[in-house]
Parts: sequence; C-alpha cells; structure tokens
Amino acid sequence: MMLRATDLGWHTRGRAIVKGVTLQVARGEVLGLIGPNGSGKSTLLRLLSGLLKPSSGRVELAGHPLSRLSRRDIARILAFVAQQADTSDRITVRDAVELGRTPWLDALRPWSAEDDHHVATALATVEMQGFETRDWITLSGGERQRVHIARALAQCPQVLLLDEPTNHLDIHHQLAILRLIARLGLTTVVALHDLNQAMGCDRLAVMQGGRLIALGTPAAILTPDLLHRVFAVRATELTDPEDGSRVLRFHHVT
Ligand SMILES: Nc1ncnc2c1ncn2[C@@H]1O[C@H](COP(=O)(O)OP(=O)(O)OP(=O)(O)O)[C@@H](O)[C@H]1O
Repeated sequence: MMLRATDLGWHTRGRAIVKGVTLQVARGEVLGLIGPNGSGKSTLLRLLSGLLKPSSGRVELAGHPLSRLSRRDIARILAFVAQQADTSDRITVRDAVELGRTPWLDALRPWSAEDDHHVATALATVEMQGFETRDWITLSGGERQRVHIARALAQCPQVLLLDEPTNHLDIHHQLAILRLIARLGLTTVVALHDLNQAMGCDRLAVMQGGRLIALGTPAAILTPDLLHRVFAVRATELTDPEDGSRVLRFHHVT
C-alpha cells in the first residue's frame, strides 16, 4: 500500500473534525474523496499529507510511519495541491513551479538541466507554457490553480493529494486535469464536489460529519439512496448516448 490511514482522528477546541478514518490507497489507484461542505475532506487530506498532526491514529506513506519522516523525505514521495494556497510573495510563475524541485536539491545536488526539464514539462502539462515570467499575483484563479498543479508535478511525486483541483477551472481545463490525473498513473487522493467527475475515479471514499461512511467503486457508492442520505438530493440516472456511460442528474429535495 502506498498510503494507509489507521483510525485517524483530529480534533480542535474540543470538537472532533475527523473521526476514526481507516483507509488504504494502492499504488497507482485514484481515490476520490466526496462529501458535503464541512464533512472533513480537506482536514483528512492535510492529515494524509503530514501538514496536520493527527490527534489519534496514524498514517503510513510507502510503508513508513509519516510521523517519523522529515518534511523533505515526505516531499520526495508526496505532493499536495491545497485548495487555497495563495502566496503574498512577489514571485513569478517559474519561481512557483521551481519550488517543486526543492526536495531534490542540496549542496551536492545543485540546480541542473534535469530540474529545468521537470519545470518545463510540468508547465506544458497544465498548458501554462509561455507564462514563466508572469507575476503570480497577476494570474487568474484558474491559472493559479494550474500553476499549483505544475508545482506538484515538478516535484515528481509518487503520491498526489489534490483538494478540489477543478474548482476554479473552465470546462476544458477541468476535463484536461481529470484526464491528466487518470493518465499520470500516480497514487492519488482527490477531493471533488462534482459527482459526475467523481465517477471517473477507481474508488470513492465518502465523508460525512468527519467520518468515512462508505468506500467502494463509484457504481457501488453513487446510489440514489446514498446520495439522498449524504447530500440530501434526489438523483436520477441518465445514459450518455455517445458512450453508454452513466450520468447523474440532481434534484432539490424540499
Ligand atoms: N482549524 C480549525 N479550527 C476550527 N474548525 C475547523 C478547523 N479546520 C476545519 N474546521 C472545521 O471542520 C469542519 C471540516 O472542515 P473541512 O475543511 O475539512 O471540510 P471539507 O469537507 O473540506 O469542506 P468543503 O467541502 O466546504 O471544502 C468544518 O466544519 C470546519 O469549519
């Protein structure tokens, strides 16, 4: 297993935000994390990334207890694209993506052509080539999101954690990022709000009130009953005539 959480919990000011989450993500698997607002998805991702220290339970990354790995060791294996990762520093797009190479550099291994290659490839992958010299603060929300993803790709991780990576993107770039995630072959945990997009994941984990309440294939998870119980909507299923795939349509429940 590349990523394993066992009885993971986090509380603050006497309130439990994540409770008893146990899950495993296999090498190369894409696990979608879904759940209503405030259900604990971002907090769970921060726990899995090592940014947040668990109040209980543990995380293992590539067989190592996360608590025993240094930030640098973690960053050589895992990259995290947080939801709001703004910076007030005056940096260019290229500077932002170069940060992804930091875990691989030291006095004996200074910046080299290999690092230039990773930065250029990452920028091209998110269709942001040509933006290298632009100031970060001048970018649109969607452009910033794509640069964040490029920074994570430049890190050359084995595990990728993404918190709503499509929320600022236009439909072309939403589909491009989802296709990229599927093609990268990395062990991935991705929080998504669009349940039709979540259907493309290998498995889905459903959070509700800080607990993991369901884990399984999209077909097994996205049933009208679960969608009603967890998201308080009525869902009807349609079939896309182009490829026969299942499409969900949602109706408000009064
Ligand atoms: N540092 C904190 N202090 C107090 N409450 C917090 C803290 N971090 C998170 N919470 C609360 O924990 C709950 C879960 O938050 P989290 O951001 O993990 O949810 P989420 O499922 O990612 O939500 P969304 O879909 O709205 O992004 C929310 O009610 C939030 O207000």
